[in-house]
Amino acid sequence: MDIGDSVIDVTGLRRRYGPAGGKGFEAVRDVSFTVGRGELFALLGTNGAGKTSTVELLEGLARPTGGRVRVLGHDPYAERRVVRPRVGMMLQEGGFPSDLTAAETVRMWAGCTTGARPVDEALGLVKLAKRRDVRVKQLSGGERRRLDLALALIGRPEVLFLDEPTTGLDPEARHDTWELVRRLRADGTTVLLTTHYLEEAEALADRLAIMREGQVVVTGSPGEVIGAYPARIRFAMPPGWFVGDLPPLGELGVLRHEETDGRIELQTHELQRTLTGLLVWARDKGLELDGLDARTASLEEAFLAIAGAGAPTGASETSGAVGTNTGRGER
Ligand SMILES: Nc1ncnc2c1ncn2[C@@H]1O[C@H](COP(=O)(O)OP(=O)(O)OP(=O)(O)O)[C@@H](O)[C@H]1O
Repeated sequence: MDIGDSVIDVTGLRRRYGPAGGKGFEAVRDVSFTVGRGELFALLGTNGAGKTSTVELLEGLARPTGGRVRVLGHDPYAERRVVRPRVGMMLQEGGFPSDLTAAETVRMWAGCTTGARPVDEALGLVKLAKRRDVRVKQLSGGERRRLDLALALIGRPEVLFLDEPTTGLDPEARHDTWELVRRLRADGTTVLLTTHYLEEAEALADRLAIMREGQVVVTGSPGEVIGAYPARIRFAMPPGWFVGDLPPLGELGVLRHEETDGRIELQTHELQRTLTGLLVWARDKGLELDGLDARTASLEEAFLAIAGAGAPTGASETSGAVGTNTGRGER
């Protein structure tokens, strides 16, 4: 990506809570990344990793204690009046007046927004048209979340910040939200998403960053991040046969193997080669491999390993593209 195309550009970002002068708690520590125009970037991390603290700096809601943020080429805190009209925000907590109806809430918000969408269009986008005359306090938690999203979209933003947008949504509403986010992205909206749902990041994100203890520890596309972790093949060894009877595991591309109660797990970065070798061997011996299961690593496995411990050894060599704490050079 040409740096000139970046819509969000974060370099060496820091945020400290508490008293000035080095005391207090540093929640964001030297975070750097860029998000290109029309890209969907997901920020992942365990509770307290620093995602919201970072996103609030990008939204211009607080001033960084160090580093630099640019959104659409401007400082979102110092130049809030320039940036704010071009940005949509869905915060973790909406906080609407509870006695207004959904339509009144959107109308009130539209009144503060230049070039606002019509109220019914905004409600239709999030499938709340039929609930337009229901008071906020009578909406379900998931419906309130969708109302939040309608408000974030009211000004047709160029950049959309979504902080855990599908928390509390049922599976159907979650998939509707994914479709909406995909449509917005296809229309050129740049989206920065935080989520605890790893399948959401896997389904939507062009690139993602995983934060741990205030730092970005890995960035890359979902495929690149997952690709740094081995695929697994599991099966039951037929009675009377042993691991030593398999073809040499190194020749099959197996990195590691484990045996528990007769069940074998092979780990490999070359799933097709390993699986082919195994199946050809079984066919030649006339064996059936009970419970055969082969799968690539999931984002969840990668996340648990990274968020809990650290990036995989040699992650960047393995995929050639996963950056470990790479900062702005990652693309
Ligand atoms: N106003 C505050 N004052 C002091 N510490 C804070 C404040 N807000 C957040 N923190 C601390 O900063 C750290 C990062 O919090 P943050 O909310 O950014 O994490 P997060 O990754 O968004 O977590 P979650 O997934 O739970 O929303 C946490 O340790 C939190 O306790």
